Amino acid sequence: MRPLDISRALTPGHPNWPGDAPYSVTPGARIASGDTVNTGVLSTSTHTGTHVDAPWHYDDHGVTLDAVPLDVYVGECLLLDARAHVGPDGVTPDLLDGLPSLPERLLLHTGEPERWTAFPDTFAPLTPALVRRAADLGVRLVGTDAPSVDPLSSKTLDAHAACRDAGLFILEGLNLAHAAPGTYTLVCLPLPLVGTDAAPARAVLLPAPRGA
Ligand SMILES: N[C@@H](CC(=O)c1ccccc1NC=O)C(=O)O
Ligand SMILES: [Zn+2]
Ligand SMILES: [Zn+2]
Repeated sequence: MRPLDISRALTPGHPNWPGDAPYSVTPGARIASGDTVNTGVLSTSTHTGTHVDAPWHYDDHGVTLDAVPLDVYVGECLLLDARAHVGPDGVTPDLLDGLPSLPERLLLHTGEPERWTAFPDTFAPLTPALVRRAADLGVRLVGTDAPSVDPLSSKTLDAHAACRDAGLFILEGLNLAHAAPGTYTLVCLPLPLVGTDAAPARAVLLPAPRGA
């Protein structure tokens, strides 16, 4: 079965966190200019589009991306539609009512569109209570289609801190517009950037193995 791409396509001018470094690929070599090959020169914030946060992004004592094991990002996951569980402070823990346990990876569809024409400053963040409930049920990675697990205006980053305290890793900026709720195998591979706070990632969903 064809993998379902749940990454955001990156094009010049991709909307980034306000004030953050823009994404661009400028021409390097060009065959048309007499070079042997075409190449590009990439420049971007580490938080562009679909990306993972390493703990060091929100905690000076946290590990950088190279120290996060890849198995965090690859394996069984549950995708839930959270749109009916968004309160004034974000996705609320009642989303998980009646679920006795969860796989290690939980993806939340909050309703962001497939493409952002401007940075979505009114996205649905996650409440710290939801983060704690997910961790209690066995989750190690929480993913969202919103650009951050905390509100744009937050200075205290309470949901990031709740993830740190509960040992949860973070995947942000997914494209879940075409993904149906259910159980899948997540394959999410961040760029292998050493010593960084975050990295863009390609994320796909595969059918869950039979019997899962
Ligand atoms: N927490 C957000 C990013 C974030 O907060 C941010 C990203 C780039 C530049 C500034 C940021 N926050 C400033 O308060 C995230 O993890 O994507
Ligand atoms: Zn981020
Ligand atoms: Zn974040």
